[in-house]
Amino acid sequence: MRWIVLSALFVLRLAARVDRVRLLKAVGLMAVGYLATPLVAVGLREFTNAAVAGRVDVATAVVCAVAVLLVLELMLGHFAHLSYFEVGELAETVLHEELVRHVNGSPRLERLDDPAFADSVNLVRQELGKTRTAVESVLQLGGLVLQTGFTAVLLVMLDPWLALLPLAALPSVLIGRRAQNLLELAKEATAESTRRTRHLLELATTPASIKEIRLFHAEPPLLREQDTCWSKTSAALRGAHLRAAGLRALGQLAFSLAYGGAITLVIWQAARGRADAGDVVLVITLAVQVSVQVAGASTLLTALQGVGRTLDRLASLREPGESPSPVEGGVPGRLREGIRLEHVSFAYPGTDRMILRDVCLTIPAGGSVALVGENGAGKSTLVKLLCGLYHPTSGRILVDGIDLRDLPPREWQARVASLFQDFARFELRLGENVGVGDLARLEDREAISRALGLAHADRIVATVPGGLSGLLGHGYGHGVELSGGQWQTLGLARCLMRQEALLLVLDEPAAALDAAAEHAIFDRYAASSHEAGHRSGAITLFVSHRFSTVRMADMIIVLDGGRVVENGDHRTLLAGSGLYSELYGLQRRIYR
Ligand SMILES: Nc1ncnc2c1ncn2[C@@H]1O[C@H](COP(=O)(O)OP(=O)(O)OP(=O)(O)O)[C@@H](O)[C@H]1O
Repeated sequence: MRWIVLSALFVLRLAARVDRVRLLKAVGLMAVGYLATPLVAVGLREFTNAAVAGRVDVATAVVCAVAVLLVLELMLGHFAHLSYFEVGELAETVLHEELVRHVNGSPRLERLDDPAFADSVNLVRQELGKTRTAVESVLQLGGLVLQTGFTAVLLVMLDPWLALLPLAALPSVLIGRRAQNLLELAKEATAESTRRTRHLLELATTPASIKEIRLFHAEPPLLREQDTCWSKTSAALRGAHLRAAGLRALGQLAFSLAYGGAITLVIWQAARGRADAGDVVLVITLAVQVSVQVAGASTLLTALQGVGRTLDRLASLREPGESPSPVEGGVPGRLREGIRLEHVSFAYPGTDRMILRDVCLTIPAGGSVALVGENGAGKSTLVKLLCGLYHPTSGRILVDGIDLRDLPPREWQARVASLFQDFARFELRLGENVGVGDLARLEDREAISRALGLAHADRIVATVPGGLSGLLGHGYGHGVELSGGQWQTLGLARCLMRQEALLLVLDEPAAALDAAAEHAIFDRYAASSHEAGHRSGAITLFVSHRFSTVRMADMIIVLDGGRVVENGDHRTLLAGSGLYSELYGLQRRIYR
């Protein structure tokens, strides 16, 4: 119960924060509306007594008053709805923002690799929509408490024993909570298979995967797998729903017995002349109202319990907070020495397979470095470590002699310009798509055009109606869909927005481009990175499988099974008989 009260207080505080005036208006309207309901019962008692006594004028006046009360009850409810609905929408938006902040709370990616974290994010995403009605539930619950209190006073005035009637509702409320707990536990237990079911559904319905599914005729096995997953999930949920329904029926039975007892008591008193016909009508009406109030309260408490859990899960996603950086001055304005890796080994969180093993390297300031190696050698992983997205499992990465762990992570990442293989496709306006690379210049059309020029993306701008203001993507609206290579070129322009970067990372940025486009991009990129290298000692790091590109680097690092097996410039490595010259020879023969 404490939990529900805390959730209700949280929701009220949130609602007051987003729109205090609308909230107060809704509270006032609902309070008057809810008090009107027991007054209707009092009116019916007066009407019955007046009718029995043959006082038509009084009976008529009372009936009119009852009619006004009923209209008031309905109308005030509608007007209150207008106020709390909007407050609920605003509150939900705030919670969505909170979810986004929590998921992106850490500058690193460790938590995103944790399946329990992924399950919690999924459950919160699924349930957050229901918090929109949380404001309504809290206000209605408050109204019901007010109404039940007033009803109890009226019942006590008739017979103190009748005060027990609202109390008889408690078992059903408590049992209802237990039933809800059962359902929540079942949802948690099935979170993983629910996530898998959704993933399979997404695979079978999103354009990115649908082509392969059609061509491989993969629909039947996907459907079978989805069916198996869903059967498992729904069997567990169905069992929990059945048990919850049984418990709730027990609670309702307890209240029904008390209800029958109250009516019997007042009829018995009327038979002994201690109550009149109006009192019997009053109790029957109030008892019906109490039953409606209890059912309503139980539903609202159940809803609030669910909201409470979602809010709790949301709070659990909050990042515990970064420890303050002990290094004063933070990230250097320009690199003087460069980046050194000392015995760096790394395994992804939750796994014990070492992806990088005892990597020792020195990358001098102002240099360009290419990472080479077969698929799965650990190139992207090394890049992610250098970007500060993960910390090494053992060993150190030093930036001008300072351990990357000791640098403020967001400050370091603000000085990294990166384009990954799995680059983002922001379905925004073209200018925004590039501008997000440097948020301070999101609206700076001149800077955006310059970055687009450097990335050779002017032709893309010309094909999008509206140019920089044109909408991209088919996901929503009527944006222009781009080819894979065009999206990637925009990603490159986004990366080139960062002029103050100390580390420029291109992780196979040209995978979706043709060889000529790749060469042109690297030529331009090399020129701009040379300039950055002179200006700020920036290091350019790129991952590529194309040796025509790789050979342009000052230093080439060859990774094999997570270890650095060779390292030097193109000429030196080619002269040796190691993996580099072997791979280079292989590619030359293929392209000859
Ligand atoms: N988030 C992750 N969790 C666990 N293992 C991962 C994760 N990301 C990558 N790996 C594993 O790390 C290994 C190295 O992957 P990485 O992406 O670094 O290789 P790569 O050299 O860049 O390969 P490619 O040339 O194919 O891009 C792979 O075996 C992969 O399974």
